[in-house]
Amino acid sequence: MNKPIIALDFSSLKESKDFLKQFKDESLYVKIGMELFYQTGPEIITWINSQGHDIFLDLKLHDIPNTVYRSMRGIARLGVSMTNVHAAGGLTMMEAALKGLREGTPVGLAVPKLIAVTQLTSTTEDIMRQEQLVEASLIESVRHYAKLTEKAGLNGVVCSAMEAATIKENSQGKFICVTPGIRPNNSKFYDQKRVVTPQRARELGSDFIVVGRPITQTTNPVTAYLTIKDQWNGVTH
Ligand SMILES: O=c1ccn([C@@H]2O[C@H](COP(=O)(O)O)[C@@H](O)[C@H]2O)c(=O)[nH]1
Repeated sequence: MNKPIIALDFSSLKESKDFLKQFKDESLYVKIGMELFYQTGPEIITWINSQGHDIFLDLKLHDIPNTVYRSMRGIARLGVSMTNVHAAGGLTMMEAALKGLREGTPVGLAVPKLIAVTQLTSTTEDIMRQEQLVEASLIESVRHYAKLTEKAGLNGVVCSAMEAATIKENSQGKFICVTPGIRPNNSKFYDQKRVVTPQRARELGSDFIVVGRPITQTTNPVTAYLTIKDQWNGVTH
């Protein structure tokens, strides 16, 4: 069964450990983002690796190519399965990120998957027009960033599942779509705008779904996780 990636949006090692303890022996795929990483540093990664879970390190690097290259050389040593940059950083920056990741990965370890954020799932076309002064439609922008990401040789993109089908149609080989903004029916959107249910994300061709608050902010996170996992895999009871 495919595992939803759980966004561990906590602010300490203790909170993360307490949360993960509830899952007992379940092998998980978790996402460590800025909130947690900036407060715990690499210690959180060492601990989660020791528990046997997969890690998506979601730091969304966006800087000049040399800085991103050197940062990725460091990230490569941490032992994560996937990490990312912003496609808006440009082709040269993405190529530099990939080079850093490849050069920094210790011999014997697999190079982590590298993906690029297209347009955040909290962004709408109105926001793009008014705040970024982007005249292209949202879908054109996402498709363009996906093409640029593919040209740079990365493994795929972060997008809404709404855009997964068109990205798949316009890319070659195994180009993956990692999709946050997942909301089961009747769950709160919070700040997300381009949301899709787990079932629909599967139908639209998403390769990985990322789910945070619909799991972490419920009274029974394990039940919420297992329900979303079933929905994502098309399992009906
Ligand atoms: O476009 C993006 C890129 C990253 N995220 C991250 O995914 C999770 C989603 O959490 P929810 O609580 O399910 O909304 C969060 O860590 C974001 O930083 C995203 O939402 N959209």
